[in-house]
Amino acid sequence: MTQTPVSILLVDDDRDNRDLLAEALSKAGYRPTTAISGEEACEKAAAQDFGLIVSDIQMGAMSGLELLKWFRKQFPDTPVVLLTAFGSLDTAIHAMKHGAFDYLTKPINLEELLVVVERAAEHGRLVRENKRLKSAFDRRVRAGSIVAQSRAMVEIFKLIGKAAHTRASVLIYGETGTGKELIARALHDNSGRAEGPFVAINCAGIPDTLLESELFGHVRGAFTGAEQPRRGLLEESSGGTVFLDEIGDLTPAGQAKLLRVLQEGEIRRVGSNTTIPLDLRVISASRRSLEGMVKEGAFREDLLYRLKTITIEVPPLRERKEDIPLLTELFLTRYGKDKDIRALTDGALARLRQYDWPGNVRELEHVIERTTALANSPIISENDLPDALRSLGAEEGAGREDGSLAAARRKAAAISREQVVAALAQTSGNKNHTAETLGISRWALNRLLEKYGIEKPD
Ligand SMILES: Nc1ncnc2c1ncn2[C@@H]1O[C@H](COP(=O)(O)OP(=O)(O)OP(=O)(O)O)[C@@H](O)[C@H]1O
Repeated sequence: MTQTPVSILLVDDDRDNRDLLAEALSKAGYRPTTAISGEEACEKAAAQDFGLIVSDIQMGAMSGLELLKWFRKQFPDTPVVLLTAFGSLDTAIHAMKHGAFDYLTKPINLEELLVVVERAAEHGRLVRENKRLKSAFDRRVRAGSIVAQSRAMVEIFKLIGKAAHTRASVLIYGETGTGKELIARALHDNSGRAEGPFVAINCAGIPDTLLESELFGHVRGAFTGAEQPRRGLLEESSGGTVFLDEIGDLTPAGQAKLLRVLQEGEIRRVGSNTTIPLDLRVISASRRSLEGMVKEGAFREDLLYRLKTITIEVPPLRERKEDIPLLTELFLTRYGKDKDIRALTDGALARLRQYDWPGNVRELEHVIERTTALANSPIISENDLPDALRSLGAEEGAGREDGSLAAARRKAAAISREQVVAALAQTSGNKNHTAETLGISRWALNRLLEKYGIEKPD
């Protein structure tokens, strides 16, 4: 049994029956809410979450079966138990076929009802628990993949470690593709809310007309086209973290609405009078300086102060080129695995370091993905790189500059026997060409030949 009592939505148009069942459920430790029709049930379910639904089949305009179908579509994880006065086999088959958890015939035997309700509540809990575990697992798989070794990034990692456990709002500045969302996720994954949801909202992508319903949700019929009720993104992220990307692109109306939510800690779905308390951790990101926008009158100062208890500035990749080898290694493992591509020549790495990376880490990732997809040999050389990088015209020996002894040794160590044999075959045993193909010095090639016991060609 969970700590908080399971809330049950009880739907029946017969008042006596409703009261009787509500009392029995209450006594058994559940928290029943009643509705007198299918329509009312939909409205209540749209405003609040229920652990399970117990509904009569024979009701006014909307029958229990229709209600069942609606729930399967809107809230597939919520079990529905149906009650029917007519124990007809047809109805029973129909109910089960459409995903009812169980059905009971009237007059209801209260003991039997409680047994079914307990099983249904447990089933609902398990379904939700499974989903939660699965998303926690997906998160862990993703979480390990943020890498960097530059001083600036290591400082950011330390800050993440310190700030993650607090509820302080964090504002992340950085150009596109620098890893702002990854940092937001790292903050979430290392916080006490890691088991809760992480919801990313791109503020630039929401037109003003849709903003309210996207963020706050709506009840059925709140506006033309709102045929079904919907939870808003802020409600979805309650108990977890909301990541507001491109916050600087929020319109003045959007800024005012968001500020109110942050001040009051609650929302109301569009068209509803019920307030829903939120438990949020807010992380936002922007390419532009919000302080600058405040000066220009384009961003609310009061909102900015709510958002930036802690500020993180992620430098562009061109200002932390020390991160390129490590990032490249990560992306090679990610995309080169199937083709057994594990290394780049010094020359290729030099080109990666020379380039300015206007699209930052995202662009580097795409370059490695594309290059590994098209490469024909196990080692990526300059010629495999896209034109923009190949034509940079590295100075003679530029490869040496980053090919510090340790890096060169690491690279040579990553080359397998098969790769050496393949390169030798490809160059008909020419040692200079073999070393070039493998992206290592002749000296390093000799060490590899010794290591693998391959007979040295002349
Ligand atoms: N330090 C890093 N380690 C590993 N991968 C990274 C790192 N930084 C960025 N990436 C990868 O680069 C890509 C872009 O990162 P992300 O989406 O976090 O950037 P962003 O700054 O939020 O971009 P935008 O401003 O365009 O939304 C992602 O695929 C991400 O996994």
